[in-house]
Amino acid sequence: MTDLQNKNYIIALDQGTTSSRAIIFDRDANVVCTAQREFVQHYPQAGWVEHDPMEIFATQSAVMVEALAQAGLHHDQVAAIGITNQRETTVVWDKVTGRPIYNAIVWQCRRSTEICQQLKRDGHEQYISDTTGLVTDPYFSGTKLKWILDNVEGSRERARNGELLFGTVDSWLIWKFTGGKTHVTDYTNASRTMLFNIHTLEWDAKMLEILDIPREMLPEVKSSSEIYGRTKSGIAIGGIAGDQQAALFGQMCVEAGQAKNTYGTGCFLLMNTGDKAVKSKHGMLTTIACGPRGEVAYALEGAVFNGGSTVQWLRDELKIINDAHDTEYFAGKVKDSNGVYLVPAFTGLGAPYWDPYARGALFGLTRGVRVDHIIRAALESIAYQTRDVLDAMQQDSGERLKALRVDGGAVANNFLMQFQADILGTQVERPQMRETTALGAAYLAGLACGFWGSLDELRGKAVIEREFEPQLDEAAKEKLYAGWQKAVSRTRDWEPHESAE
Ligand SMILES: Nc1ncnc2c1ncn2[C@@H]1O[C@H](COP(=O)(O)OP(=O)(O)O)[C@@H](O)[C@H]1O
Ligand SMILES: O=P(O)(O)OC[C@H](O)CO
Repeated sequence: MTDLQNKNYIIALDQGTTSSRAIIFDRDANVVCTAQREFVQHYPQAGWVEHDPMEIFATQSAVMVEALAQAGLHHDQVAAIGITNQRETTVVWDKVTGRPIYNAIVWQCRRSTEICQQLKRDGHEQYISDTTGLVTDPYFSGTKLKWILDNVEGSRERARNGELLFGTVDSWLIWKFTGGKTHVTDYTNASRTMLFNIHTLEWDAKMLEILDIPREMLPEVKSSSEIYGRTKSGIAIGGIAGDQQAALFGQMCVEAGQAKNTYGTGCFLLMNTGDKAVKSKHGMLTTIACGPRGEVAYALEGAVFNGGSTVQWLRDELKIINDAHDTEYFAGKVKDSNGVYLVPAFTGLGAPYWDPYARGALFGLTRGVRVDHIIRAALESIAYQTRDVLDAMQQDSGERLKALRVDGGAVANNFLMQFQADILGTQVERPQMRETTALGAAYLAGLACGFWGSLDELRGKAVIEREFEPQLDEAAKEKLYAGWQKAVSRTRDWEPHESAE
């Protein structure tokens, strides 16, 4: 512990879908400094999404150096690093050269849809659900990894010979930061691979056999809060969690029944279910979360694939806004969406529909529709999708949430938050501390090295900045939502495919 005397900071590395961030926290869990870099999204075919793993690492190391420099700190003053990451995204690299053998296949990518259909035709759906807690959807790492091994010549053989390693982004970063010494992941990330038995907490031999994945290439699975290794500059790496589980922890939803929704690239609603792995009857996933000291707990999760990414699409592809923040202004210029619904099923639909064949659409276009209405419909779509998920989650848990705790980049948007409260008919609570994902990773790392003794020390930090009260009357709310459901039903099953039935 004496080693900690002059170490008054924790760095959280938040490797998200659109950017890499480094956030430095002090002993009171206040943000001292933040650095962030966006990186390139690759869309090589319709429905495919890739990242360059070297760019992920380069941006992540650059922001760490940048944040330390901005804060005027030396790495000796850092007690530990906590890593949190976009989940499911799959990297395979050469153990000797340290070079990836293929781009990272991103969680949103649909290229392994046919592999999933085959899994269903072969009757594995129930086993996958019982063992891994997941639905048979291309979202998860297992079928992405199979795709790489099937399509990069000689790779399966090389993996069998121990020449290649697989990892989600946490594993890749830790392997790089430790100079190739440490090949690990944590339970939360492992639970998103479709290769991990969430009950026995081991890689599942039958899933590895079904997907023909050599065990030799898999990382060792560890708890979310312990010292895994050190960076080349000597900083201890002490926390790992998938970003949604980190946000749940950062919001201190560590007891059964506590829930949060994160609005980033996608939207992810997680409810802690304590030591019970609850099986959903309404399209939720069963996944591993972090208990009060980072130990294994379970959660129900509703994953929406396109949330903030819908706003990015307005900015980068349609080019009708310059900045995500502008959407609040444009949406507020009109009194409603003029009957327009945008269903952003760009990469199929996640929870509760799980339809990889759905594709995006705009409905209700008339001559009076202007860009402002479309921008408003884009924001509304984020709130409608959250309602889809919250309704399903409440049916599973049998409980109605008194208030929804939110976080993530898009919660800065007051229009979105108010519309969310309106369409749910539930209060929305926005915390003062928006960096809850990074905070969760920092807590995990701080607990591992004794920087913080327990979460109790930090509970007082969770301050609500603003509450959004529902203002829409019941009939208006349900009329709007019925329009959304009709729009969604028309995007379903759009891409042609062979039925798995
Ligand atoms: N003011 C805003 N209004 C709506 N969306 C926003 C706003 N600010 C950011 N976003 C969206 O939020 C996302 C970024 O949030 P973040 O939590 O950093 O995501 P990620 O971790 O997935 O990279 C982007 O998709 C962006 O379009
Ligand atoms: O990068 P985010 O915040 O959109 O999160 C991505 C999720 O982890 C995907 O499951």
